Amino acid sequence: MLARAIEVTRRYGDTVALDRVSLDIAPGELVGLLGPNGAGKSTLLSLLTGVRSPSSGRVELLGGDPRRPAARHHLGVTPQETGLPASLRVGEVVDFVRRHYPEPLPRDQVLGQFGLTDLVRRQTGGLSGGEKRRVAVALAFAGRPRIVFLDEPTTGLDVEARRSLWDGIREFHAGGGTVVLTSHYLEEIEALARRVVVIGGGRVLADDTVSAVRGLVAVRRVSLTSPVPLPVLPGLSGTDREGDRWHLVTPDSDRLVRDLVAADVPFTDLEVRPASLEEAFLTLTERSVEESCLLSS
Ligand SMILES: Nc1ncnc2c1ncn2[C@@H]1O[C@H](COP(=O)(O)OP(=O)(O)OP(=O)(O)O)[C@@H](O)[C@H]1O
Repeated sequence: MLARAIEVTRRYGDTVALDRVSLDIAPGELVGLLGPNGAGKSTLLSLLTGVRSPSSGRVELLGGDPRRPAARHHLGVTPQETGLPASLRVGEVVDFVRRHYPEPLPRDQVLGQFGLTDLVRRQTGGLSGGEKRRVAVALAFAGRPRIVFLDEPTTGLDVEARRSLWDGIREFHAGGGTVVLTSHYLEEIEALARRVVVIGGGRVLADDTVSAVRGLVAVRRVSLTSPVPLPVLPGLSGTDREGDRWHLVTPDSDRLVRDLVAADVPFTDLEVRPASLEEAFLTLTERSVEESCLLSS
């Protein structure tokens, strides 16, 4: 394994950011970490890259402590927020990072792979936000790493810039490189990765192929107004109520509506729409809490 988290817990004061998380990353994998705000994704990356230490459990990078220089020579990272020295030119920043590594990529290759060749002489202080982000991501690849961790690499980028970054990441992966990236968007992970690890509330909620996870989160929200309490309905993965208004989350909205009619439930203002990823995550989180309650009872 190139990277491992073994029963890792990380606390910040009273906050449990990660709760006994285990994860193995094999050589050549491209893995997406998907989860809502505050799920623990950045914390997991900071542990795997040796920026922080776990409160308990163990983390390994290339078979040992991630803080060893021998491991770090093979590591590339783009954190969620980065700063670039404003007065340096893009080419100079790339060279500055390259010089920290024993066998870096040629400067032109780093720039070409991420569509930055035209920016080589520009001072980073004058770049747009999207251009800065592309430079920050490209820098993770400058040292010819074996494994790269990218925290929300394309946030704030327009469609074209996002695609150009995806191409650079794909090229690295096609050459045998290993990538772990975080995202709020299943679409982004789908475009790049086969394996997706869903994190919520500091736990791993699912670790599967993108299509299997799409099935888990492809739920619909059926809303209706009913003056009477609803009967027990099969196949519901979540229920929420505001006065007479009911919001039901289900993978099969057609069946739910048929069941409501068959049960003769009086309702008005029926509305069916795809659930947002946040709602789907909530459903997954609630399900995992219910399951752990069931297991512990
Ligand atoms: N330095 C810190 N001090 C205190 N609490 C922290 C710190 N860093 C993270 N947390 C908390 O730990 C939890 C997990 O945060 P983390 O940044 O790992 O989540 P995330 O999944 O990366 O979220 P996002 O998608 O918003 O970046 C959150 O409740 C957050 O407030």
